[in-house]
Amino acid sequence: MSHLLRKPNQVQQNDVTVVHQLMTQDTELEYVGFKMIDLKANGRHEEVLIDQECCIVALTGKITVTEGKHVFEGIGTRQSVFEKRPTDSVFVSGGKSFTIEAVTNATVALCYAPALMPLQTRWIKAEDVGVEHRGKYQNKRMVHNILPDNDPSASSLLVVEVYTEGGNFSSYPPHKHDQDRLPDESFLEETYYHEIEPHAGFLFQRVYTDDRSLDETMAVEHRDVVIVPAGYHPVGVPDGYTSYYLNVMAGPRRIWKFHNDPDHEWILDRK
Ligand SMILES: O=C(O)C[C@@H](O)[C@H](O)C(=O)CO
Repeated sequence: MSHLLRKPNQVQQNDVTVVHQLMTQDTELEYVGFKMIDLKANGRHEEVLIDQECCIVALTGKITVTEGKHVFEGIGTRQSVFEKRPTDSVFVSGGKSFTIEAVTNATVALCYAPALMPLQTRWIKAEDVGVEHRGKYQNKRMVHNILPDNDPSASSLLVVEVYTEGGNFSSYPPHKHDQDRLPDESFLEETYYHEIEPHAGFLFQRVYTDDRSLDETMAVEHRDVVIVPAGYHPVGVPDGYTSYYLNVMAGPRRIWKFHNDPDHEWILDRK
């Protein structure tokens, strides 16, 4: 199995199951950290942030998030990500602590990147999440911009959700962001947390560089994570299945400036 593909774990402690724990010490990434936790109703998870900022995404179910005097009660908007509506998130800056209490059974993503400055804790309301439809033909996808680069709430973290219907490709034509050479390209590491409906499905994700020193094509299943330290990273979804993924990106500069693979960029110009 590729070292970039991580299967879900089931490390359970009381009412909290850690499905993924991919902090920088667990991967080859320097900037991006990611955890996925399942909580039973009334389950509680707490964390102290030191030099990292965190975006807490209420993936499914309802949770209460507390940071100091800030209490965001019963947030979260969906039972399944495949309801395809935006959800609530909370951004917490470095040097702060937070607790998550599950009001109902819930799944929560914790997205981390280096905290470069102290910032306000912020509830990113579902209604404020920008919904974007990208692409044409078999390259259509829907994007929820939870923490895009034009939102100054975070110092280095970027978070986005993407839906791709069966028979379509996303993160396509293949693009990369692995060179710090702005204004043409930014360096951003990335993680992909995947869900697939129906859950028995699979999809394909390739991660490759121009010189093919990195070239991995993975069969990805429900709840797998793919780590993208560098390179192009397209996703193809088989007919009959719907793909959801949550991307976390971070690097030295908080700008998403990608570079398309010149061999495949022509698909954008079709009439
Ligand atoms: O537009 C898409 O297909 C989604 C991708 O841009 C995805 O968020 C990504 O690859 C970010 O670099």
